[in-house]
Amino acid sequence: MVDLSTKVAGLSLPNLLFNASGVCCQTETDLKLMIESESGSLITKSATYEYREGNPSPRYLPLPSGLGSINSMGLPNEGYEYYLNFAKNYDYSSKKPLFISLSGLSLADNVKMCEAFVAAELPCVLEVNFSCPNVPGKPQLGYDMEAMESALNVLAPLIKKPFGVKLPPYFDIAHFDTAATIFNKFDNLVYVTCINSVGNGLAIDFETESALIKPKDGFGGLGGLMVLNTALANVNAFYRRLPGKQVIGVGGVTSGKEVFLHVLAGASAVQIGTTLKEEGPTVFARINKELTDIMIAKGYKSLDEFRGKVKTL
Ligand SMILES: O=C1NC(=O)NC(C(=O)O)N1
Repeated sequence: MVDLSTKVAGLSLPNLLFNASGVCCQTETDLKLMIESESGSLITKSATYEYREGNPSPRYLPLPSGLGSINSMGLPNEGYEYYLNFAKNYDYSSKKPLFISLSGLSLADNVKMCEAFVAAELPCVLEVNFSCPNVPGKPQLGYDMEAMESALNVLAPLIKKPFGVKLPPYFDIAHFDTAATIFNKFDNLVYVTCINSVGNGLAIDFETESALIKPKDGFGGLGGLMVLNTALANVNAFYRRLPGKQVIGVGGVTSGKEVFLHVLAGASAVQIGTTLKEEGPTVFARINKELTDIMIAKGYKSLDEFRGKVKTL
């Protein structure tokens, strides 16, 4: 029998799969679908302090190439109190831990939201999103190392409990080194989620000669199979550099094969974005089965047996 269970932030997940924040998680209806699915956990849409409509549509599209998606949602969400209420009413006796994503438009907003969640003393895990690329005029904190460290100097002590951060993709070894040095300063920063979308891509339609999405002249975050190898690199880079912490891998998962590769790279859990958006929550049952079959074929009984064991030449 194959065991797909795992642990993140000290919590047990019955299996390693869940949604990428932003997909199937903005409303209670969405989140109920996640609860009823074969996922091992669920995470809410990144919350801002106030309700946000987000950017004008079309703002998400699967790419004609079939290799991924582009999105410039602009943090549409119900406002943090909606997710705080959801977290207060969540059934923590269920097998699925609850993760809450926070993406304040300012440090002050992140402080206010974290204070409210800490005061509520709930078993959910907070994840601070440093990497939304789609709010016009808002650079990603994850690409400003000093600002990210300053924010963590405020938020980590405030949150007290184990928490995580959602990171943009990095493309330079020096950036992996600098970012990891920062994260290793915070004992209760117990995991990182890599990667958020590859920011500010541009999809152009050959026939119409037009950008595919409306916001930001068509610039949006890239996801799906095309970002798999960048995602694996970020997962492995931080797996190597953050001893004692976990990495949640996200990016490029279309089947059990990419989940297997994420775990080989070092992932403790794996999220699904574009493929969940396109296929729906039945994707978790399909991919758990595919991963099980791969592990049986390769003779692995648990994820621990091969996590982080990617070979080098
Ligand atoms: O962090 C985010 N990453 C994305 O790719 N898109 C969403 C968004 O635009 O709301 N946020």
